[in-house]
Amino acid sequence: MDPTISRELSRLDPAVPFRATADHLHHTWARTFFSRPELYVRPQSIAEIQLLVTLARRCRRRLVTVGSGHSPSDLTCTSSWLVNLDDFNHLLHIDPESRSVTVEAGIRLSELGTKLEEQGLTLANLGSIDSQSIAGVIATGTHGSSMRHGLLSECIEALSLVLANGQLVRCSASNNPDLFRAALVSLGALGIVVEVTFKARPAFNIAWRQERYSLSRVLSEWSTGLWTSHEFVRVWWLPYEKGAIVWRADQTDQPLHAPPSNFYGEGVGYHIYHNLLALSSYFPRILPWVEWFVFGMQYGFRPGATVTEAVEPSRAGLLMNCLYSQFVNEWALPLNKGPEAILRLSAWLHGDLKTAGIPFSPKGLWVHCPIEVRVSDSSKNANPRPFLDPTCRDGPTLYLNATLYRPYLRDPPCRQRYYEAFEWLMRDMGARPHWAKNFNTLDATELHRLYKDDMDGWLRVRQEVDPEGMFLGEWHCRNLPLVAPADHNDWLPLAERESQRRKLDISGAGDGLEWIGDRRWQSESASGPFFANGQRTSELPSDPSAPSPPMTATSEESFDLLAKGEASILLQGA
Ligand SMILES: Cc1cc2nc3c(=O)[nH]c(=O)nc-3n(C[C@H](O)[C@H](O)[C@H](O)COP(=O)(O)OP(=O)(O)OC[C@H]3O[C@@H](n4cnc5c(N)ncnc54)[C@H](O)[C@@H]3O)c2cc1C
Ligand SMILES: O=C1O[C@H](CO)C(O)=C1O
Repeated sequence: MDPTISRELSRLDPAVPFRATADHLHHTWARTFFSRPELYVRPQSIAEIQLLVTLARRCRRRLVTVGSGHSPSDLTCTSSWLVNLDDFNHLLHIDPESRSVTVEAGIRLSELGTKLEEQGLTLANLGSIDSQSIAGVIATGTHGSSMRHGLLSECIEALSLVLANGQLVRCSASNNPDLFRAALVSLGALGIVVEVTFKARPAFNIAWRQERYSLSRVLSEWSTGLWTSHEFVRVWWLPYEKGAIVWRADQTDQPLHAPPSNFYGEGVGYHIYHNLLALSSYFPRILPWVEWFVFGMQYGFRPGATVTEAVEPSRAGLLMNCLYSQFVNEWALPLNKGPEAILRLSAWLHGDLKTAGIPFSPKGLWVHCPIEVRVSDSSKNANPRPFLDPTCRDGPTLYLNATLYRPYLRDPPCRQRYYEAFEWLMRDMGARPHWAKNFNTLDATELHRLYKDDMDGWLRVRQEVDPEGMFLGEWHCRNLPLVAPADHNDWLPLAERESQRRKLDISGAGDGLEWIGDRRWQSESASGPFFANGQRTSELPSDPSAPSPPMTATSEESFDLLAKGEASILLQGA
């Protein structure tokens, strides 16, 4: 146990618990990345979160907040302190008239759904799953598929954050609007979001219908009702079959009825597809046949042959089974460019380089199915847009998501070349990547070019609220143009850089990588006092508005647990 932590904690309020464990192994849902934080902290109150931030600042540690870890990139990896708000997840207030709801930010969408349902309310829109935390969904610009909705965060009315100086701030369209726009897609880089206020919708059921289309029908109806005939529409493109599964849903008053049970799809089909995907890692050329067989068995072998329908509560019916571990590479582009994007990618996958216009060879490359095709439209939303909203400002947005499964957690052989070509096409079409996903070929300069003034606006707010980079890591340094201001010679002293990434040799890790940070505080503490911007930390002007917990002594006993590296909860003074 680093004595600095014991010392600094002993100066903070012993009545406020610091719930930290020392041997947590973090991994993303897809087990694409693992990391071993020095401390894993699960606060239960705002006072605990403020104490944690103050302690981290004094100990010169980076803080990463993780929700449910569903972002598949290294965004949530750290060797420093990982904060999780799963125990800070209560519903705080509902105004029945305005349907304005305030929750603690760690609540998962599934728990929130249950609690809202008891009050006759629900979320207006959902993505494919509801396992994420509400703060995580907001932070990366999570979306569903509907022309009548934008990002899931468009229902957000206000957010409260604990900033790097320990201060609790609230922001909304009218109060601190720039902070609000920055916090709506924060990438975890502004502070810890602690409370979320949003507008709920009266609970509703949806009647959904799913059927197989030919790709040519999808494209011919693209601008004549494919996306507008129903409130919710999503398309799974089967690239080798030149077909698609079209799923559409509308609010309904019809009585509930479950989808027909499907022995193949719910049980057997799941395992068959998994094993065929695993086999395809050795024999990739079977993938067109796998697509034909698996999707034929599930959705019928011919367009229109099988139609599946159901009526379900929206909070269940909008979700889908995402199957297995996966890489996801999703980009947002103007909806009217969709047919061109799909035809070019389709041509490339079928070896027609002239039509594709993509300067990479698809020879010997076979990919997984489906490619998700979804939409959103933020252009009519009255709320301020997040600075880092990837959707189109002036019209509807198409999302194309190139999913690659990782059967039994093993990386598929085609990933690098497929994603290189896919990302090249997306960039050629002026698309912007979904922040949470596995994009790889863009750098900070290009992302800046894609966001221009909005990126500058976000960077300015970020720099104001976290000048030392307490909430920044390698992912941010790689993807955001975090340029040191001219008057700073030692900028971002707390930002954590990656020092190594390596294969993890433990069972259950598959091809997942262990991400290791620079642990720069070790060399800093070894060499004595901490420096930031050329000043001793102890000489830094303290923030007068920060409600620093009072300095008091604490029980040294608690630290012994950490020193031994035990997975114990520290209840300081509790
Ligand atoms: C199976 C699956 C299905 C998915 N479906 C969709 C979909 O349909 N549509 C879509 O757009 N995306 C989808 N995603 C992506 C997912 O919605 C995002 O990755 C989302 O950010 C995950 O939320 P989380 O709670 O797991 O956050 P994490 O992945 O844990 O964190 C994401 C970001 O949020 C930050 N963060 C989390 N909590 C806080 C907080 N309290 N304060 C400040 N920052 C915080 C983290 O620091 C990090 O930067 C899917 C992902 C998976 C794995
Ligand atoms: O990231 C995502 O994963 C699923 C696809 O399996 C989905 O819809 C995302 O978005």
